[in-house]
Amino acid sequence: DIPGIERQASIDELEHFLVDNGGYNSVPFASAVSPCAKYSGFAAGGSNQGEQTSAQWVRFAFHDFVTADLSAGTGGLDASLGFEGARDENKGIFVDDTMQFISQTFSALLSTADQVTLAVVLAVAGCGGNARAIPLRVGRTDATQAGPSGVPGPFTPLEPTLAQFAKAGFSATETIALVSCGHSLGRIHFSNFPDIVDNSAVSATNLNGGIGFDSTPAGLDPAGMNEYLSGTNGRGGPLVTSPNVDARSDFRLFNSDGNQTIRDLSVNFGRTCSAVFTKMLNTVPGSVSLSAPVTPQTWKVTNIIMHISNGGSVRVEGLFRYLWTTVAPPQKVTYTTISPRGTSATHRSNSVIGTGTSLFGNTTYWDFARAIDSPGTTTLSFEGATYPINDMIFILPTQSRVEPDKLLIRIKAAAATSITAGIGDMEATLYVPVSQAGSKAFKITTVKLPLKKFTVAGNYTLYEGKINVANVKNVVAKVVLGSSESQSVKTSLFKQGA
Ligand code: HEM
Repeated sequence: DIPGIERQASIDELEHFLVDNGGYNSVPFASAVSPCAKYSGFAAGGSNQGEQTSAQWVRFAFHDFVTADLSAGTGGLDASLGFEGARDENKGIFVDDTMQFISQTFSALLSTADQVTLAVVLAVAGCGGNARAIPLRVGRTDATQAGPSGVPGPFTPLEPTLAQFAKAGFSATETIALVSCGHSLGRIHFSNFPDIVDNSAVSATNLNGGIGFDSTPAGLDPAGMNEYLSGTNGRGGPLVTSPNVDARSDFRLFNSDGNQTIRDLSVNFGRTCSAVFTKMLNTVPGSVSLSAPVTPQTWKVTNIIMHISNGGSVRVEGLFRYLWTTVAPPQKVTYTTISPRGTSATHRSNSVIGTGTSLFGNTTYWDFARAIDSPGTTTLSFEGATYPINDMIFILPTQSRVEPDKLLIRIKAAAATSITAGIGDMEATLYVPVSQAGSKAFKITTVKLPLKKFTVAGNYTLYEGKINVANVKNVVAKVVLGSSESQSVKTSLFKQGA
């Protein structure tokens, strides 16, 4: 977690990235691995590169996690791999492609490591697996430098391979399962392993010379195991059949228990792969405490913002989302605001504002805007869940602005005048994603700026300030006055324009 960012905001963001896959208010993440064979990376050859983004993401998680030392509480899923792409053991463009992709959606709300776990789940879903079978949790912290080496390769003998996985918490059986689940997707490339793949694999539409581990490299399925057991098609792929016996790492593993794990897996593939993938993603440094599983929400309130009129009337605005499969959405939805004097008022949303597609069904959105009894309204209640409202201190997105060409952010915010007595400036914190040396992943830098009083509106005092930042994309802001803090707000919700 980033200090100052509420865990609930991270949970909401992950749920959003997981569920809102197309259409209104969607995130272009799942679409990068749907269909499964798609390449959404940054190599010059594009779709002719012979690469597959879903496979890159799964391989990324493996190389990142496997250097964990469970007993020391170090390593695991922490995006340290972003700094380790130049190592021989991490050959290929998958490290930079994955980090650069995630830099596009990275913000203080969701660490790169948490987004890697999302990437694996979306890859599984895009490749025919079950997106619900791998529960996602937030809370991973990103490494700030490279970690130890130790990723086993095709030429690593069986014992040290099993020892490395054991250090990361995996039994021999789990290791065999994890490797064969992983190698159900993607390819081994001439560009990375010319000792194992012949250059005849290279063509104008396969620039890196990729050869599938099985006959369905774009399907998370037991085909490879069946081909291995029955000696058909590629017989389990180059890491089983390489003429160079030393390169047969998959064969050594699969055969190490007389093929028992592979036989079991060919029957119980989906369930077993989900279990070992889940274990891989939740292997984290000892200092990390993960959230409870984040599941798709049927009803949700999102993008809550506050507004104040010149006369001091406070309004809460936002979106309601309904995720549905069979029960079609109503024309409008109702919600309740709960005010200081214990009174509650029930309201209706506006009409449907947009619809979208999801791995989990369809999404329907309504917007709402409602004057609230303030200061003092504390809660918005919708479909059985409550959402906190802080009308004592809040950012004013409708009066704030991002000017991308000038790399400038202008913020206005309000505080109930009753809490301003004896306190001078308000302070804004901006959580700005910036590039970093050594990794294509971004990191957060926090920028603080004073906000000065500029007017009074009813029971509120208004503050303003502006500052230049290194990057204006995916910035999150909050404001503090004395001991009072606002909720965090994405500056993408600020009114745009000069
Ligand atoms: C002893 C363990 C392992 C060895 C020696 C090994 C080796 C390899 C090699 C040599 C490649 C080819 C990379 C390239 O040329 O681009 C590869 C690809 C891949 N590996 Fe592994 N691997 C192991 C375990 C795993 C595990 C545990 C997973 C996932 C859970 C995994 C997932 C993948 C995937 C998805 C690819 C395809 C990547 C792509 O198409 O870009 N591997 N592996």
